[in-house]
Amino acid sequence: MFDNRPDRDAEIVFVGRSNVGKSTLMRELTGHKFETGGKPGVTRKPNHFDWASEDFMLTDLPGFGFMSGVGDEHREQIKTDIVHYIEDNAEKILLGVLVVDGKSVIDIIDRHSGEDEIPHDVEMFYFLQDVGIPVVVAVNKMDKVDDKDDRLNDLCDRLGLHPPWKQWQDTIAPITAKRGSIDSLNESVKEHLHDQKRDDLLKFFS
Ligand SMILES: Nc1nc2c(ncn2[C@@H]2O[C@H](COP(=O)(O)OP(=O)(O)OP(=O)(O)O)[C@@H](O)[C@H]2O)c(=O)[nH]1
Ligand SMILES: [Mg+2]
Repeated sequence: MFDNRPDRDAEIVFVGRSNVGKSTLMRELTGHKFETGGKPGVTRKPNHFDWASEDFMLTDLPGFGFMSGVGDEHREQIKTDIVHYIEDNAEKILLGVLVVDGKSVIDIIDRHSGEDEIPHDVEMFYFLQDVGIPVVVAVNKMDKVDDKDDRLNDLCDRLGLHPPWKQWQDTIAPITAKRGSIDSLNESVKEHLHDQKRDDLLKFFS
């Protein structure tokens, strides 16, 4: 269980496979240095970045999927803990940011698509919406992607969103967190906060 959650009424969570750049993105958004790394499985407990006076926080959740040095059973447990965390706090979570690696996400989804298998990323995309949380997909590491439009159209297709991706700019936000190129994500987040009448929080995403 994750048991270090500060008691805040409004929250944005960052979820995604290990090593996609969630903690790097949190660093860019907050200016705070979270531990990041070359090996999957760096973050094992949620990192909460908290604005107590605003009753608001950002939460960087541990990654799911392959983690270096973590056995199957423990890996399943971490995913279960993530799902429970989201379910338990769904009322307070204004937005879920699903972070994916733009370079590898299509291959990984396709490799895990089968009759009785739903890829983690696709599952998480639907799960968040099922519990009433709007989702923005932050497609990270775009610095490594050459065929940007094709790649993003394919991703829309895999998520059940009709291409072209440009129709989905509130949902699909291509970024390069490592270089601080995150404007498209800031815009999508602000759009969602505005829709939820939380204009008081826009200032954190300029
Ligand atoms: N090329 C490139 N690399 C990136 C980018 N963002 C992050 N990385 C690198 O990806 C690796 C993983 O980044 P993290 O931020 O630790 O990833 P994470 O999703 O928090 O990983 P876990 O905590 O293991 O779940 C690091 O080596 C980062 O420097 C990016 O935009 N482009
Ligand atoms: Mg991390």
